Amino acid sequence: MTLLKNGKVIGNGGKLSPADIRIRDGKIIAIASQLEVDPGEEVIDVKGKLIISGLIDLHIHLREPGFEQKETIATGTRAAARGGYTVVACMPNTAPVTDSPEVVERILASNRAGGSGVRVLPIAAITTGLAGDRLTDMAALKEAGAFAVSDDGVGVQSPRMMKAAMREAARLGLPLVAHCEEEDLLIPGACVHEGEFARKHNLPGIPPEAEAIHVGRDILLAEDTGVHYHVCHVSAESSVWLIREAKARGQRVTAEVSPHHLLLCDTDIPGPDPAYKMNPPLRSARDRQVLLEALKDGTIDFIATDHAPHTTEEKERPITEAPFGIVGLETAFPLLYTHLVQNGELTLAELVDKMTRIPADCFNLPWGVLKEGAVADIAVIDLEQEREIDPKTFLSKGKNTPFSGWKVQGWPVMTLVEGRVIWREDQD
Ligand SMILES: NC(=O)N[C@@H](CC(=O)O)C(=O)O
Ligand SMILES: [Zn+2]
Repeated sequence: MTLLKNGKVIGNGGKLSPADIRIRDGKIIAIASQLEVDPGEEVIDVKGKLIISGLIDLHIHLREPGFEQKETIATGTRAAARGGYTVVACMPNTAPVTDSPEVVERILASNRAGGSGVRVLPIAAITTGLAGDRLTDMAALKEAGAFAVSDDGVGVQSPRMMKAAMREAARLGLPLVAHCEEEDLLIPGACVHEGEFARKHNLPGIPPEAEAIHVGRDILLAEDTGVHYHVCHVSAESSVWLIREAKARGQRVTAEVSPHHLLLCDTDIPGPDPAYKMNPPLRSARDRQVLLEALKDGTIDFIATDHAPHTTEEKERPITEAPFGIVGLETAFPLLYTHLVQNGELTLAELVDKMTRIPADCFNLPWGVLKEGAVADIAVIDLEQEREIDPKTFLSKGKNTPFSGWKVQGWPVMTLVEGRVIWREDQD
C-alpha cells in the first residue's frame, strides 16, 4: 500500500482542495482530505503539490524500430514519464512501418523490456508501408495489440482507399486516425504555412486547404460507415468549421490539437529555423485563435503533443531540407499551464480534462480519471516551480523544440503507473 500525503486535488467546481490518496493493488482506494497512515504503508509526502490523473498523449512518435538515432522506446517513454504522461499512443511511421503484427508485438515487447513503465498503445498503419495503395491486415494488427490505425506522416491520398479503410476499421471497431494532407496542393520544398512568414522569407508555403480538403473529404466518406474518425493535429480554421459542422449533425468525429499550434503562429517564427518546422506548420494568428476557441468549446476534443524527435544534425540542415517535427512530451504541461491557464484562457480543470479524461473517453480507454476505484495512474505537478526550458536536460533524444529558453511554471515532479512510481524529479 502507498499513501500520497499532503497533496491537492481539483475538486468539484475546479477548486483545489487538500487530499491524501491511498493506493492498493494498483488502484486508488481512498481520496480524502486527511487519511491516517496504516502500519506498514509506504508514505510519499507530496508537500502540497497538485495530484492529477496521469496525462494521456494519443499522438507521439517513438521512432522504434528503425530510427533509434532519433528516439527509442526507452528514451521516449522516459521523456513521457518526465512529462507527467502515463499513456502514449505511438505512430506507425517506423522502419519497418508498423504495418504487420510482428512490428506491433515488437513495440509492445520493447516497452515491456526497456520502457519506463508508461503504457504504450501502438497505432498501426492503414496502408502497407504507408504507401497509400494497399490496406493492411487490420484484423491481424488489432489481434496483435494495435490500438487504432493511421498513416500519420502522410495523408491517404486516394478517397477510394480511405473509404475502404474506414469500412474495415468500423467493422473491427478500430478508430481511424487521420493525418490530413492533400499532396496535390503541395509544392516541392514547402516547409512553412503559406502566409506572411513564407512571403517575407520567400519560402514555399503549405496552404491550409491542403489539410481541410482531407478533413472535409473524410467526413463525407466516413458518414455512413460508422467509423470513429479522428483528425490529427488540426491547424487550420477551415478544418475547424468542417469538424464543428459534422459534430453538430451527430457524426462520430473527434479531433486533437498540439500545444505548439495553440501557442505559436507563423509570425512568431524569428527566421528560417527548422526548430519551427513541423507538419502541419504554424499557421496564422487567426488560425491559432480559432483553434483555441475550438478547444474551449469542445469542437477540438483534446490535446496531443505530436512529439516528433529528430537528431540535431538533421535539424541543422536548411529549413527546406530539415525534417518536419518538434518534441513535446517534456514541456507540454508547463507550457500550457503557463500560457493558457495562468492567463485565463482555460481553467486548470479544463486543461487537465483535455489532457486526461477527454482523450480517454474519446477512445474508450479505462484511464484518465482520479477517483476511488480508478487505476492509480497519477501525475504530481508542482504548480509553483518555475524553470526555463532547457533541451539539454531532456530525457528524449530529440532536442528539437522552438520553446528553448521559455520560462514556464507547473512542472511534473512525480509519475505513477498502476500505483508504482516510474519517475520522480528528485531521483532523476
Ligand atoms: N508532425 C511532424 O512534423 N512530423 C511527424 C509526422 C507527422 O506527425 O505528420 C514525424 O514523424 O516527424
Ligand atoms: Zn501527422
